[in-house]
Amino acid sequence: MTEALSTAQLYLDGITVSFDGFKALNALSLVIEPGELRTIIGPNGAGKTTMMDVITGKTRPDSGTALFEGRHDLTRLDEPAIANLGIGRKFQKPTVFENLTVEENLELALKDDRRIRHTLFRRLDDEQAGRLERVLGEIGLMHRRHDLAGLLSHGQKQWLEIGMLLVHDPRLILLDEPVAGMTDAETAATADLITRLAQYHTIVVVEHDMAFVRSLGAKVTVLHEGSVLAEGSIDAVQNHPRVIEVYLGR
Ligand SMILES: Nc1ncnc2c1ncn2[C@@H]1O[C@H](COP(=O)(O)OP(=O)(O)OP(=O)(O)O)[C@@H](O)[C@H]1O
Repeated sequence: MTEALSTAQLYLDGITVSFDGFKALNALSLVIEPGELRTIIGPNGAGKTTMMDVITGKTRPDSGTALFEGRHDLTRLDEPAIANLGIGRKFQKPTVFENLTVEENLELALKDDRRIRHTLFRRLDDEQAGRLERVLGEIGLMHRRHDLAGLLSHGQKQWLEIGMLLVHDPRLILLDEPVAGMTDAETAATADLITRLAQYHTIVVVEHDMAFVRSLGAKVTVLHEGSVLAEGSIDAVQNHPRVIEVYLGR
């Protein structure tokens, strides 16, 4: 445990969160290694969102350890401080600015303050401009850069939102149900995108879509009643008797 504590990208141990006595997380322990792609599954109410909330500082645990890169105690930092460490989270619903172009959305994200429109007119420096170009290519929206975000398909809006995280060069990316509401083609393209990003990012994906989880080919953690029920390959967890009982067999 001690070595994992110091080398892990993310180290959660014994995390408990109670809401009026109900334990949304119950002694949750999870270790994400640097460069790892991990998928988290679990039935409704298993604690997936609460876990993301603890990692990003939105919810403070009652007890437990949450360390980022072995030295940042996430239980003592607020949301902006945690975002500044390089932990980026994408929520389920896209929140892009529909009346701005794809490129302008990325620019605003780069300039950090999405509330102030006039920041749009401040020029990006060369390094930022290069990063914006690279991200446009990564998310497959180079050809849509001058189009209003409101004209994008649902899947493209999700990719743009992932791009708005990528411009910050995050050290840990949290994706909450990235393919919810997508067409099959968009889901396949998203699996490709995440697999490519995983070559040089640490990524945690929460998802219900099992075919998509399988296509990512990553280690799977199954949450149930606020703690880890099983962990391993998709085949291993799908064949796990307790998982079949509480989740997949329902
Ligand atoms: N602010 C809150 N107050 C009271 N109970 C809460 C609160 N937030 C979450 N819960 C409860 O904690 C449990 C875990 O919720 P959570 O949203 O983390 O689960 P989840 O795995 O993300 O579920 P889903 O797959 O439906 O998104 C649920 O029973 C939920 O009702």
